[in-house]
Amino acid sequence: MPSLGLLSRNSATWLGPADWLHRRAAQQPQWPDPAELLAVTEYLSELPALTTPQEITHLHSQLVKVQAGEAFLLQGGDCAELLGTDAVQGASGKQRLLAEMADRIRTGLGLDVVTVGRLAGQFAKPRSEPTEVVDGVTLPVFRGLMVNGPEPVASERQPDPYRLLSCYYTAKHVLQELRGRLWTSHEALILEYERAFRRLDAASGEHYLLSTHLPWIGERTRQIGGAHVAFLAAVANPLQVKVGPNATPDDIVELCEILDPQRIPGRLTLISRMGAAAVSERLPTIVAAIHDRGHSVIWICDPMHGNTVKTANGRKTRYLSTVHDELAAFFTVMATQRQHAGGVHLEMTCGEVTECVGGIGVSTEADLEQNFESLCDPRLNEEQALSTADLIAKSADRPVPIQTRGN
Ligand SMILES: O=C[C@H](O)[C@H](O)COP(=O)(O)O
Ligand SMILES: C=C(OP(=O)(O)O)C(=O)O
Ligand SMILES: [Mn+2]
Repeated sequence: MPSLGLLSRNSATWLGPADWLHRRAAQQPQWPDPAELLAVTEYLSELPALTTPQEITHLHSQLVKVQAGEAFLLQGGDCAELLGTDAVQGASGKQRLLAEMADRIRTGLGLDVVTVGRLAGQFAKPRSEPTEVVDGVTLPVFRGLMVNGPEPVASERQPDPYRLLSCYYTAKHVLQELRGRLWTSHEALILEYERAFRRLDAASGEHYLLSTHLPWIGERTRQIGGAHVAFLAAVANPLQVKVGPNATPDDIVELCEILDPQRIPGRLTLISRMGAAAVSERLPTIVAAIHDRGHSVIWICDPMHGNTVKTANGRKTRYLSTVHDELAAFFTVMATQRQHAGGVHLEMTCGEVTECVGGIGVSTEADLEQNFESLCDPRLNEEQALSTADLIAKSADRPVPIQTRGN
């Protein structure tokens, strides 16, 4: 494993801290009053950060082990987090469930497990459409509690910058509630929030994003010339990018070159979220192209976002069997490409929600009506999440010889 000294980026990135300001940022809310937004973000930028460069460097060292095939990354939590006491009280249950899953995976694979929550910041949602029609009225869509409210009423759907403060205080309390060290991650979507937590670390001379440990760029915001890519290229945190079925090998190679020009071990995780039907066809050429261009990344699988379907009632759901099919196909692709299947990224929660079909008590779409609580996408419940951990424990690869350039 390289020493931590080798992880320094020496600020030699292609993109500087201000470059993102000149680029188009997809999926941003139409804030009604720019002066109000500025007042809130200036206030946030004076508040204590949520994570530290030391913690982030420690996580980075764990991700180096994942990339080397010595560990497995387990990442999971809500699609869209709640605010206030609901979020704080729910956090330890999710931590307990992730720990139980990690135990099963560790035992099954004989590998260390690095556990990361979608927690303490997963408050904003990119959406497929900007508006929706409810009872004949066209409304802005719900974009997560960082932006607006889920109730289908015009006043609730108006973006409100004061929500950024509620998110910060919720994240702070969630972090206090979590016992042990559970790393945090979220989609770095709302750039006005994130910029308030991009702080210069005097010790290293690097900028870190201190709203989380492990930020990711979503499928809808990974445009090569876009603001999200430029913003994250200029921070020293390890980064993740979602890779959907329409991504081309050239797109993803270019993203690797922008986000990890120095090819730093552990810096970049690519999250394949192709869908069970597409993964075997679409993923191999991307994996091969990245390898051929001399990039080495962590590959993990999000078997949720490519497998969302709508029920006759208009609910979004996912079938556990399809989720498991995508995972199995991902492991096969990785083995065929002689790459480490580095981890999974799941939408899940503890308790008895009925949001995905499959397993005990949710055998049909009609069963979804019993306890569908998600603010956005359907999550695995506790039993479904544990059965997914069992599948991983049985069917992911044992450490394979990692293909290095020139093999
Ligand atoms: O969580 C992911 C996205 O925000 C979500 O899947 C988008 O859902 P939509 O297609 O209903 O907008
Ligand atoms: C928005 C998400 O995913 P994707 O960007 O892959 O659609 C998500 O993880 O909630
Ligand atoms: Mn989601």
